[in-house]
Amino acid sequence: QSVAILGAPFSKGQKRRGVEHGPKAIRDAGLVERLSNLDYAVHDFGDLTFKHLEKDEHFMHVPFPRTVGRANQLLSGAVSGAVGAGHTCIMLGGDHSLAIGSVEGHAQHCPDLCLIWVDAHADINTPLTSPSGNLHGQSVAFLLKDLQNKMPEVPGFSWMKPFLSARDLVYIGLRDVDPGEHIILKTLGIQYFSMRDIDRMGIQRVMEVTLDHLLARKQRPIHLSFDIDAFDPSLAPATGTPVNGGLTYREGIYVTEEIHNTGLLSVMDVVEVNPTLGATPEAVEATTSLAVDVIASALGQTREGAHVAFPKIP
Ligand SMILES: N[C@@H](CC/C=C/[B-](O)(O)O)C(=O)O
Ligand SMILES: [Mn+2]
Ligand SMILES: [Mn+2]
Ligand SMILES: [Mn+2]
Repeated sequence: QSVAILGAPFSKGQKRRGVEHGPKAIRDAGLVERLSNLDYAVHDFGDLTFKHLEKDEHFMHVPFPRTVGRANQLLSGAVSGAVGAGHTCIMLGGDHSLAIGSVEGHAQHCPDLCLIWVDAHADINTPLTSPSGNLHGQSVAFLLKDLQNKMPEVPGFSWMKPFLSARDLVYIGLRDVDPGEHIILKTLGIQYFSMRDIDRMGIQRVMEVTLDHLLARKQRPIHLSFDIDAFDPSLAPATGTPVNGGLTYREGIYVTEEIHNTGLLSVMDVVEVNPTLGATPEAVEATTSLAVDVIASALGQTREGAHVAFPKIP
């Protein structure tokens, strides 16, 4: 089993500086060693280099549309290459606008992929519904075929076209959804599990229903887009849009253990780690080591332990 690590030091999908330092911070928390210990052949492709386009005025109230679009076009090619080379791909953000390129690049090889979006936020605003204009809150709207009659032509995104069906997407962890997003979730009938649903059902049942919804008809590659702000801010404080009442450590790890156990994980994004937003070095370290933990868990690290098959107790 081989895993490719792709760093995407990018921040223009939102306004707070520092999230571009996420990839280095997650690496510094020991990602490569942890994955090597899981018997993966680790191919660290390093960090992509993103150009900041000089002339890039707003589209409506959306900042940096061309810069974000170009970054995602570059990322799409890199993810497509990694998946095409047979690697399981770990994309380190950077802000969540990067999921546009990551999922699009993945779909080039796996058009039947399904998407599990773990996040406090739905990231499904269109430019017309977005309260902030920030593209990290609009990523899913760029991916969905079902929303195309609601999406304007945003400069910088003419290289892609939407390919995902609403039924191939499940949200876990929602607790800060804008009115425009709520209309879209309900109108398209998107399957989501808010933090209230997790409180009611428990994370085991949420994962059972999620994986049944996505895989019962047929097994297919999973794209896991994990926003670190899905976790409670007490666990992941170094992030740009923290929201109280998030996933516990155990819930987040259970989510990734269950996804690993399908054997179908193909690409995982880990985004919105902003090492400049931790109040203390310990807060930053807690956030980055949590990111490493969920990646390791998604790739097979188990809480119960593991061993290679011995014929008998040594
Ligand atoms: N819904 C808000 C917040 C967006 C949050 C984006 B994040 O989930 O990628 O952190 C917006 O659209 O501005
Ligand atoms: Mn602005
Ligand atoms: Mn997000
Ligand atoms: Mn979020």
